[in-house]
Amino acid sequence: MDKTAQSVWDHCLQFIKDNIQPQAYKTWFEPIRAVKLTDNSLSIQVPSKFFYEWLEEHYVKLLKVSLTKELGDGAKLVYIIRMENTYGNKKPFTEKIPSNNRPSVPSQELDVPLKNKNPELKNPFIIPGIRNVKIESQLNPNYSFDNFLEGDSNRLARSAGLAVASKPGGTSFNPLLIFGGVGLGKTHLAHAIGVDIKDKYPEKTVLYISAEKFTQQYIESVKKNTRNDFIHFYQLIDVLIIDDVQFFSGKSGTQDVFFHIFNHLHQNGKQVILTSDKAPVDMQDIEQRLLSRFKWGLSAELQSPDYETRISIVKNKLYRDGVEMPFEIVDYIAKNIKTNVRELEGAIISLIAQSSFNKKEVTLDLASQIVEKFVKNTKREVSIDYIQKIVSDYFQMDVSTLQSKTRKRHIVQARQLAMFFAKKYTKASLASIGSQIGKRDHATVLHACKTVDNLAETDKQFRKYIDDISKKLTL
Ligand SMILES: Nc1ncnc2c1ncn2[C@@H]1O[C@H](COP(=O)(O)OP(=O)(O)OP(=O)(O)O)[C@@H](O)[C@H]1O
Repeated sequence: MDKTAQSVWDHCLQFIKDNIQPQAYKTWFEPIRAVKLTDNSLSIQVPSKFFYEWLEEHYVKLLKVSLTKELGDGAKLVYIIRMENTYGNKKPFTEKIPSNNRPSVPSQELDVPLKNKNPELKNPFIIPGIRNVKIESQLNPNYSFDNFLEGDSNRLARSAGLAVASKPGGTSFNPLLIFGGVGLGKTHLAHAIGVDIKDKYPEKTVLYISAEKFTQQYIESVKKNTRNDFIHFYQLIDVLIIDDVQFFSGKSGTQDVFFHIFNHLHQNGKQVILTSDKAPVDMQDIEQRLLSRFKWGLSAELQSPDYETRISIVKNKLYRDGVEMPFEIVDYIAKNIKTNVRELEGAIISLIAQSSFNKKEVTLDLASQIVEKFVKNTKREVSIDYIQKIVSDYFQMDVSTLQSKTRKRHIVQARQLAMFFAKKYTKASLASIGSQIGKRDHATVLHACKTVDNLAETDKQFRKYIDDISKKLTL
């Protein structure tokens, strides 16, 4: 049989799959499409420039070996990159780059000392009446890379952060969007990048600001008629870090002003770092043009740390506080507090405080009393698998039926309910919910949630399904 691009790529994938971690395979290889095969050259389409850079950096050898196996010694790989969200270009277009031959991107340093051009420029951080042109970075030096412990849950975000810190504005991770659930280290990592940049490039102007404060400053500037000064001030920054951008949701004026600032910084090779408690696809009431810019660079997720990372975090905290604790206690805490690093640290602090103030010995019993307080106060995490099981049991069907492609009404409804509850009770993104419930896309999940909301209001029987299942899930 003649070889096709697809058949060659399928063979390569089989080989690659056997040689890397399943998660890495899913992330970096599943989204690739084989496009063309001419002689010994295979063209593959990758979703972004960042994707191409990552493959070249981490998997070029593996790709080479697998392709040589299929096409012989002279095998060549050509990347076709889908370029989306480019200024003035609504339709995605593609760019071809041969493997191992990255074009050098000339650095775009544009230093416009606006300060000198416009001596009247207002600094929104200045308390009225006090003149001060120095821009304080607002960085917390206690948040560094050294004390941000690495694990599978944060490796991508941490590595991207380090890359950005070594070359602010000079990588394709611009903007770098760090997202994840509560207390997983978004703020810590964002500060760490800023602190590292300040160490390496003291001349660069770095500014950390929460989206909330940015919004307040903006509102203030509108009141005082200094909107242009506000914009100019932010356009002076070399590295702008905005924490919790989901706060911009529904605030169209702030979104508009940020859009202009963002474009200016990005076009001038300045670095933008954003954090959010949601993935861009899950952000609501944020304008499309801004969302597409958020997705432009790299969106890196911080997930809940695995057991080993939790152990390292606890040990590190104890070490920094100069406290020793038997391993069985460390182990107990790490096994029982799983989804939030802030709570993990809180449990340790409570334990140390209880034992030193009340002169109690640190025992497993004391640890379990403290952990119970933390775990009880935390809403129990319900997994998507568990939700699918409960919903299928309720409608007396198998999970595989619920996930199947059938359009039978009662099965579709069960599937939509599972998606609705997954959105309600887990922190998973729409895309991740869709892929776990019958390999659907995020739009299907969004549609399911809306349908369930509508039916809940109009259909009594359906409302009862929701109430019954909710009770079972929160029992
Ligand atoms: N990988 C890690 N190593 C060490 N400490 C960590 C790590 N991740 C988080 N922490 C610590 O956990 C605490 C919470 O982190 P942080 O405030 O950055 O979370 P967040 O994701 O911004 O939370 P929120 O969603 O509430 O804003 C901080 O004290 C931080 O130092």
